[in-house]
Amino acid sequence: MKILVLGGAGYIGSHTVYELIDAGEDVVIIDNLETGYKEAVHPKAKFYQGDLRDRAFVDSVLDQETGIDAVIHFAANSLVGESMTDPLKYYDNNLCGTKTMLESMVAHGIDKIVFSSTAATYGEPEKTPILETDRTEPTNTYGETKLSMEKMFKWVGRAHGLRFVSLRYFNACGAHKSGEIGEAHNPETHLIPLILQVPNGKREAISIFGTDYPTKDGTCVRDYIHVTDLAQAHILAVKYLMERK
Ligand SMILES: O=c1ccn([C@@H]2O[C@H](COP(=O)(O)OP(=O)(O)O[C@H]3O[C@H](CO)[C@H](O)[C@H](O)[C@H]3O)[C@@H](O)[C@H]2O)c(=O)[nH]1
Repeated sequence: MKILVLGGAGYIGSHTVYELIDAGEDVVIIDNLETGYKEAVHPKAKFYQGDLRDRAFVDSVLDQETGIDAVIHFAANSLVGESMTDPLKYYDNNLCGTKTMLESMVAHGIDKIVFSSTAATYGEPEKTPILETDRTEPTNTYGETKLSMEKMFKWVGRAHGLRFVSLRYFNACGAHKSGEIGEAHNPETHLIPLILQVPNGKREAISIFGTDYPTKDGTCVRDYIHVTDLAQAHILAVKYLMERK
């Protein structure tokens, strides 16, 4: 397969590229390196640096890279807190980037996309575990933009035959077994990299937030999935789209 990975230099994207290449697939990456890292790009992937909101750039990549079977979309801003203080940044990057990308995909006859969505599309769960049929009522701009992106896929699917899978996962963690790539954000806000800064001597201590969770001291509860498991889930979703017409 030939797979275009949007955001393939980011945390989950770069791990997915590693899994795809290990499985012998051809990989093309688009990433603007706003939050991704050039060093996280697998040396065997074809890399194009640019922004999804730039239609001429996206068209030029798709003109050159013929034969793309499917797209995996990780290219988005993803900080919940920032999305509340700067909502329009999230509308602009997450929604406008996806809109331009979809225009170009439709024009180039690419009809499959696997989407890195989020559990934040559900908002406050009424019960756990959350079922995918549960009500979606995001409580932050980040989750709202991801839900809107899903809806774009749905309506573009009705009009132009696009087929998609959205994976609404919660927190990812871990690093590639080779140690070549891992998780890093700048500034770092994510819990696990922050914890690791303590034994690495980069930080004195960290605080675990939360006072009213059902834990001994009320600190927060999160579910985690290993990033390599998540990467493989994206590949299984691509295969599902390839095999089921
Ligand atoms: O110093 C810290 C930093 C974080 N936390 C807590 O640790 C948990 C995890 O926080 P992260 O910042 O690592 O991740 P988030 O849960 O905020 O965000 C993750 O889940 C979101 C969905 O809710 C989005 O998908 C987002 O992209 C993804 O990183 C939270 O309860 C947070 O409050 C601390 O206790 N101390």
